[in-house]
Amino acid sequence: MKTVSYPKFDLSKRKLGEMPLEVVKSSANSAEAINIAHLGVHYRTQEALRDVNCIIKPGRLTGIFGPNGAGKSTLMKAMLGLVPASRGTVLYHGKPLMQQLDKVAYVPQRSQIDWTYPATVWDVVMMGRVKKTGWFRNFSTVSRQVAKSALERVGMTEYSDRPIGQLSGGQQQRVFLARALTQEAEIFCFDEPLVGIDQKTQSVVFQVFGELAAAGKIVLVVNHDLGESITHFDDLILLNRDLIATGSRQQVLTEDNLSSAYGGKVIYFSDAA
Ligand SMILES: Nc1ncnc2c1ncn2[C@@H]1O[C@H](COP(=O)(O)OP(=O)(O)OP(=O)(O)O)[C@@H](O)[C@H]1O
Repeated sequence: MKTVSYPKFDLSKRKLGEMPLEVVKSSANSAEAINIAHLGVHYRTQEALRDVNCIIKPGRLTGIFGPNGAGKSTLMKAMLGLVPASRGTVLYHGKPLMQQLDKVAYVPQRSQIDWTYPATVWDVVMMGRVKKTGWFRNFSTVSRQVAKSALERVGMTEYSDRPIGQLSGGQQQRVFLARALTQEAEIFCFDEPLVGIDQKTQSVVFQVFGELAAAGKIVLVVNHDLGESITHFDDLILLNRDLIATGSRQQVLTEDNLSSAYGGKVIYFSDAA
């Protein structure tokens, strides 16, 4: 019998007053949820997602959770049109999200990135500005400043000239986080950003996620760790091919929901106040 447990935790604190000014100021531009209705995905004969309905709200850090093979990455990819949906809709501002990918910053799983690609940290971070600047055009002073400040924010300034293949897993993750920041998107999607990273990177990552959410962005993260890190999330989408539950962390993390998703007996320590 499988047992899933996670520890008692404190509610994560997020104070607007502690946010950098530029993040707080940009809070007005994305006060609209993503609306997912009846989403289904098939890979050849296999049904990976079945009739998923949920809302992903701005200003909240939302986690997609579930066991291996539950369809977490598939949900994120289907939302962005990276895998075709067999049915259903994903709307943002009333229009298909796939038609508004210029508003999205997406960081795929580490395993999908070619770390041997001959690029420095600076090159990778500047790639986040390509959509705004266009290929084969010189980056503006503003773009350089945005990239510089993104690198500072993730604590990677001193590695600017380093080839990305020569960084640790945690450093690589921070570089891709910086690249996402330079896109100045409304919607941030991260697929398994916590895999194989050190404690320092984890705190940087959650600090930045928290700032983005506090600034009114949509921040969606695929994760499978039911440990202490789950306490950082405001809302959860719990999957196991079907949608098991969605809503605030406290609403979703019930013994019944965890048992439906993971099977077997679940040891659950509530963090409800
Ligand atoms: N390109 C593909 N072709 C065929 N089947 C696929 C493909 N991608 C995923 N699958 C299958 O679809 C199901 C859902 O996969 P997905 O990667 O979305 O799950 P996940 O919850 O993200 O898993 P994990 O936690 O292991 O990363 C799995 O059974 C997987 O084997």
